[in-house]
Amino acid sequence: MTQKAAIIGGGVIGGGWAARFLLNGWDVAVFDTDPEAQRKIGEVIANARRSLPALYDKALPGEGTLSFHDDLTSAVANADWVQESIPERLGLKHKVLGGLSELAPGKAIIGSSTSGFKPSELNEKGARAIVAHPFNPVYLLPLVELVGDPVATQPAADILRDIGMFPLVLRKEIDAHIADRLLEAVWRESLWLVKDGVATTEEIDEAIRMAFGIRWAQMGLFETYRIAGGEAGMKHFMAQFGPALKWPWTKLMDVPEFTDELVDLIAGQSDAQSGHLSIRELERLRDDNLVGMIRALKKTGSGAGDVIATHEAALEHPSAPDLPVTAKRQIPQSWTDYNGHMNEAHYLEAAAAATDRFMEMIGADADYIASGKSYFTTENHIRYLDEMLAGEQLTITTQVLKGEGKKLHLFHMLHGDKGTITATAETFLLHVDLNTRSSCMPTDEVLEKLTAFAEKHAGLPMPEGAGRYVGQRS
Ligand SMILES: NC(=O)C1=CN([C@@H]2O[C@H](COP(=O)(O)OP(=O)(O)OC[C@H]3O[C@@H](n4cnc5c(N)ncnc54)[C@H](O)[C@@H]3O)[C@@H](O)[C@H]2O)C=CC1
Ligand SMILES: C[N+](C)(C)CC(=O)CC(=O)[O-]
Repeated sequence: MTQKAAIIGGGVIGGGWAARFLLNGWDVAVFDTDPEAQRKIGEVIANARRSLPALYDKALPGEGTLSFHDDLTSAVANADWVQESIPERLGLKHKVLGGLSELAPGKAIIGSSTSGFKPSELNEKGARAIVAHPFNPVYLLPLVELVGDPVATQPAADILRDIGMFPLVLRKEIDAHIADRLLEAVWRESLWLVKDGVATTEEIDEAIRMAFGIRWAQMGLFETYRIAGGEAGMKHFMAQFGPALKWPWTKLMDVPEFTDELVDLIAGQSDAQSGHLSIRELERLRDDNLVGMIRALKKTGSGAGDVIATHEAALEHPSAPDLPVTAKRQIPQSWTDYNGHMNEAHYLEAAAAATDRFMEMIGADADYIASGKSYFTTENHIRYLDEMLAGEQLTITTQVLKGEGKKLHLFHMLHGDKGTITATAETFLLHVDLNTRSSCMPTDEVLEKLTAFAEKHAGLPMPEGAGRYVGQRS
């Protein structure tokens, strides 16, 4: 049965949560006091649709249903997860979380997006909430800090993994949890640097994005500093840089007062730096960059990329009656080119992924490859029959034209949203021994599965376009 999330407060963070649940197949009910909430959430979801599926090489579950409600009661009815994302004011959180604790079904997790309040503070008027602190954009970044009663945080962690997130359950409650303590330190120090005229907002951003910002995404702080200690590792690093902690390298104990002058200085510099782009344009730029970085991390199984790889492995592969479905995914924005449609190179990328999937289906999977055997492609022929656009669903079915001994001859058919064939990719592969790098017979198990496909497909008509060569007259 479809699960339901109730989103209470649909601003920057609530909108992100709504998109995260919705695009993972959950029904989402929103309650927000702002009459503009529906429009704002619609825009956040539109950004999520063009970026989240681009992290995956498989289709996410079909989208759930989005509804908007005028009262809390109908919003939380039958909910499995209720997420509060209203402004960071303790009195308001008490009022709303108290109401939610009375109205929500007993089975529902009640999470608060609070950036800094502890569960003991949130619940001091009788609510039963846990902290489920996400990061912006919630639909792309996996981390959620979970704080509170383990009876609720453990099942919450399982649900978050199911929607592709990374729950970090805190050992103990503390103001601002873990990540915001770190972020606040950098934020406070940066405010001083601007106030003291040492740097502009742009120079501080350059200092972050040209160096340690990229480093942190893949190895965090401690692993990075371990390497910085050279062969002697962390101990040498601490010996070398430990004394600097006592030098005046930080002004962290002190916060600059937010005078009008300081606010105008920072806001003015920020406008000069980025005011030529709207917030939605900046969000799309940020999302495209995050997708590229997370996809790169996925290749090496690092950080957030590993979370996506694990989630993707658990997503179901669809099936079709006659031919195996070897790929089903959404066309990401990053696959389109200056002509406004999917670029030719990505047809081969999609077909190559379909070949990989077919290899898995006959048992030539990661373990098989690790044992020293695989297939090498020796020839490809792609026909581009129709345009494919960003956001369209791409489904690939694969027919075995020959599966005999060392030879594997596949015909991939790429289908678009309309169900028609938008491209075909004919590919020929040879089975190889990865140690000798020369062709060899597959194992009996692989051969048996391949033969079963080949015999079944032998009864099908030859697909239109099979065996064509470049320049051939139709
Ligand atoms: N903006 C950020 O970067 C992050 C914020 N958070 C936390 O998420 C929570 C929400 O923050 P934002 O989304 O940034 O704020 P926001 O101001 O963008 O959104 C708050 C939303 O709550 C609605 N609202 C206000 N009172 C309400 C009520 N009584 N019932 C229902 N809706 C109500 C507002 O209309 C608004 O749409 C805060 O606790 C914040 O600390 C957590 C992670 C990051
Ligand atoms: C600024 N902030 C404290 C609201 C930030 C967060 O809570 C997390 C984030 O997304 O940076």
